[in-house]
Amino acid sequence: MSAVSGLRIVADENMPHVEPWFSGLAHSLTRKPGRTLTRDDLMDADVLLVRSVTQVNADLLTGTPVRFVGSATIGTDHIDQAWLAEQGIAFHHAPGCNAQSVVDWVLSVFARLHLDFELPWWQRTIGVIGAGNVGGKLVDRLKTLGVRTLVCDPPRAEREEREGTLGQDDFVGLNTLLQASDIVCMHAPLTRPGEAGQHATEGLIGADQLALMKPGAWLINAGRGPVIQEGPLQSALDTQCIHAVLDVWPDEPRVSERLLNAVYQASPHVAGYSQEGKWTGTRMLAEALHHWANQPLPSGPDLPQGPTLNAAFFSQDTPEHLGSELVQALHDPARDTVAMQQSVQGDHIPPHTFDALRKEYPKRRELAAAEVSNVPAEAEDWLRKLGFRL
Ligand SMILES: NC(=O)C1=CN([C@@H]2O[C@H](COP(=O)(O)OP(=O)(O)OC[C@H]3O[C@@H](n4cnc5c(N)ncnc54)[C@H](O)[C@@H]3O)[C@@H](O)[C@H]2O)C=CC1
Ligand SMILES: O=C(O)C(=O)[C@H](O)COP(=O)(O)O
Repeated sequence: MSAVSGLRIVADENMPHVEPWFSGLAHSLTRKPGRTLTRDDLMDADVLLVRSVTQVNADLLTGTPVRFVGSATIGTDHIDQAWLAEQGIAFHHAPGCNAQSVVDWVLSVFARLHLDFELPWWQRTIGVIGAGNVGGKLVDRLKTLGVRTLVCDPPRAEREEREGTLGQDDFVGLNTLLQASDIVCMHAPLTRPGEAGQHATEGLIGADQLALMKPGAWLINAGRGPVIQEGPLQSALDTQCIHAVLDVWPDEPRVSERLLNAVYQASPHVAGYSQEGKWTGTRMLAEALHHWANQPLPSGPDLPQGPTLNAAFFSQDTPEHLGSELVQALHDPARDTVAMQQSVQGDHIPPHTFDALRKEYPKRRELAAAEVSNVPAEAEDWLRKLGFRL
C-alpha cells in the first residue's frame, strides 16, 4: 500500500499530545469540543479522533469523508462499531491505556477508607466485577498484597473454560460475590443485549443485587455509570446500610444532588485520568493511524519525571498507614468530592459543569512514577507491593 499523508484530522480538544504525534500526517489539524461535535464539523475530515464523550454513529458520520476513527479510550460503548465496519471506516481504540491509572485510583479510595475509618481493607474480602485489563490488574495487585479476592467475569470464565485455560482466577457468580464481599469494585464495560446477549451489563446492578450486599459493605464503580440502576442505588444508600464511591454516574454527565450527597466519595469520571493513561491513549492512536497510513511513527513527547516523596514527612505508625498517606499524597479522592459538591446548581451538577471539572482536572501521576525515599525497612515490602518505586 502506498503511504498516505495530507490528512484532514479533527480531534477532541481535550486529547493531549495530538500536535507532536499527528501533525506530520496532517494537512489540517482541527480541535473541537467532543461533547457537541456535529456532522457539519466533519464535512471536510478524513480522520476523527475522539474521547468517550462523542457518540460516533450513522447520525454523526453519514455523508462525511471520514475514513478512520480513533478513540483514545478503553471503553467503546460510545462507538457504533458495527456501523463503522459496514461502511468500511477503520476503527481503533486504546485497550488498557489507562488501566493502571484506574487501579491506582481504586487504591487511593482504599487509602481514604483506611485513613477516615481505620478500615483495614487488606484484611477484607474484595470482589471485582469485570476482570479484564483494569479488573485483572486490580486482582493481581490485591493478590500481591495478600488480599482475599473474588472475581465475577462470566464472559472470561466461559472463554477460559472453552480454551482450557481456567485456573488463574477463581470465578464466582454475581450473587455469591455480592453476598460475600466487604468491598465490591466494578470494572465491567457498558454493553447491551443486542451485542452482549445474556452478559449485557446495562442495569446489571438493581434492587435485587443491592439487597444481597452485606450491611456496611462498600460499592465502588469506576466502569460505566449505567451498569448500576440509579433508583435502586439511591434507595439502597438511603435505607440500607451500604456505602458507595462513584467515579461514573448512572445519568452521566448529569449528576443528581441527592445521589451525590448519598455517596462517600465522588469524582467526575476521572479514574483513568493519569498523565500516563492519557499519554498512552493518544500514542496508541498515533501508532494505529501511522500504521493505517503506512507512515513511520514519529518520536512523540516524553512525560516529565515523576515526583519524589520523602517518607520522613509522613506518619510511619505502620507500613499500611505510611502507604495510605503516600497514596493520598499522589491523589486524594476527597479533593474531587469537594469539587463535585461545589459544582451543584439547583438539584444537580449540570452536564457542562461536569465536563468543565474533567477538562480542568489537575495533573496526576501513577504510583509507579513516584519514587519514595527514606523508607523504614519494615515498610519497604508493603510500599513496593502497592506499586511505588523505592
Ligand atoms: N472511570 C474511568 O475513568 C474508566 C473507565 N473504564 C471502563 O472500564 C471498563 C473496563 O475496562 P477494561 O478492564 O480495560 O476492559 P476489558 O475489555 O479489558 O475488560 C472488561 C471485562 O469485563 C468483563 N465483562 C463483560 N461483561 C461482564 C458481565 N456481565 N459481568 C462481569 N464481567 C463482565 C469482560 O469479560 C472483560 O473481562 C471499560 O469498558 C470502560 O467502560 C475504563 C477506563 C477508565
Ligand atoms: O478509557 C475509558 O474508557 C474512559 O473511561 C476514559 O478514561 C474517559 O475519559 P474521556 O475519554 O472521556 O476523556
